[in-house]
Amino acid sequence: MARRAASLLSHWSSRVFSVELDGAPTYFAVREKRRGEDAPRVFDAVRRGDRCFSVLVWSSDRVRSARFHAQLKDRLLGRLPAGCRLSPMSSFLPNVRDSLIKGYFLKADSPSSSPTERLLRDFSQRDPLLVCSYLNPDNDQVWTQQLWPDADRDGTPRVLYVVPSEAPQEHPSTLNLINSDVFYSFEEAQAVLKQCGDIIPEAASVLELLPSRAEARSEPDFPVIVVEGLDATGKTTLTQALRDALGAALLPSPPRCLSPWRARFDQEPPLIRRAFYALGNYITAENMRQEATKAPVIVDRYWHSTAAYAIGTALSGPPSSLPAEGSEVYRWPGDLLQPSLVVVLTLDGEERKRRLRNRAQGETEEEQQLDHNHLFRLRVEEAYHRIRGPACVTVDAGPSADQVLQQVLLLIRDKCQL
Ligand SMILES: Nc1ncnc2c1ncn2[C@@H]1O[C@H](COP(=O)(O)OP(=O)(O)OP(=O)(O)O)[C@@H](O)[C@H]1O
Ligand SMILES: Nc1ccn([C@H]2C[C@H](O)[C@@H](COP(=O)(O)O)O2)c(=O)n1
Repeated sequence: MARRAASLLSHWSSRVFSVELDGAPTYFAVREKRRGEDAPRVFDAVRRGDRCFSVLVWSSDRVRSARFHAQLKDRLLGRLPAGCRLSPMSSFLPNVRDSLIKGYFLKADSPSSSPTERLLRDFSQRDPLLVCSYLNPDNDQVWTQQLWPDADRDGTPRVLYVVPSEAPQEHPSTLNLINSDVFYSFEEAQAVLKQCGDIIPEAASVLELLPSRAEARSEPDFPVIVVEGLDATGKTTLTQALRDALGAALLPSPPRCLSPWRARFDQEPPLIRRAFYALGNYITAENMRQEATKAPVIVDRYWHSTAAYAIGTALSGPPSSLPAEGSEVYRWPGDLLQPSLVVVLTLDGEERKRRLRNRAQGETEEEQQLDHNHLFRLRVEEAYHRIRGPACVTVDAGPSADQVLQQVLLLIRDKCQL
């Protein structure tokens, strides 16, 4: 832990910081002030006289970091004085994988900054947090950053100038996607659940259900067809109709054996929740293999869902903020059975909402987010289309249920010779 902290601090002035002030990211870096130089203005959205702080979560224990970050906002809001405003913040080394650390930027009105400072000093001594204070000593929007309790050898606090930085080409969260949000092997996902064992007792029950190891192995005897799409696009309707039309086996995903634990893992931060869903796919793969010895297999969601929802949630902004097409983020895990065909149902947003209203079932938190956050829906859909190995075939789910079924049956006959 001490070694990682030292390396974090030694690269401090190579880091870029991002703060979402008034909904838009402001990027800045820190460095020594050069003689005679006028430092530029950085935080236009911060009022004169505001005192600011940043709290960034860091720990060499990634499960602890993830859980602590998930609780941090409520912990801060519960104890900070009224009038203190919180904005999401992160810091990263450009182009360095796994270098992203996350936290919050706090604006405190000057008169109330002392209680905030006391509280943050207390937090920084007990918790895995790096706290910085920001001052505009000349009161002209020229900002300095002081990292607590970082100081020179003689004990003088190290004060750095805050300078604007260019926006990175890819969303900074992309740096930490691999094996934190999206898992590309059974071992990587399993390792997260093993690490959770002492804090989430249910993890042991999930680990017991897993196959002893995973490998993609040979093609199944009968075709395996996966149906994907956002909620209410008609997956359940289509998969049931395909089962009846083809005399196929129908597998849900995550698999039924994980149902008792799903709600528990849905409460966890992305690292743990996504590892749970990734492992579900390996159980589904075993079930596919067994069923496909007897008949065709239809699967309601699989790897495309796991990866696309994870990517769409981890990033923000329009689909253009996603990693570029062809990025390694969209690759298929080498040890996961590939289906013969993946169909993605797409539906006009208004029609999807109408179907959701008609169905009027309880929505999961992620489904509510899809409804309220148009950009999130676009990111998930775009990620579906970028995933490779097998790529998905898009089918318009707008026509009647029977027309959609007929179209997919044609596809299956064409691609799977069934
Ligand atoms: N082609 C269609 N035309 C009109 N309505 C449809 C069509 N397909 C499904 N529906 C209706 O839309 C609603 C959502 O369909 P369904 O439950 O099959 O979607 P889903 O993708 O499985 O949703 P979820 O992922 O949330 O479980 C249901 O009320 C269903 O009867
Ligand atoms: N193989 C799977 C199946 C589901 N998920 C996740 C993605 C969404 O968060 C949610 C949608 O499931 P539904 O509401 O349709 O049951 O489950 C996944 O990651 N991987």
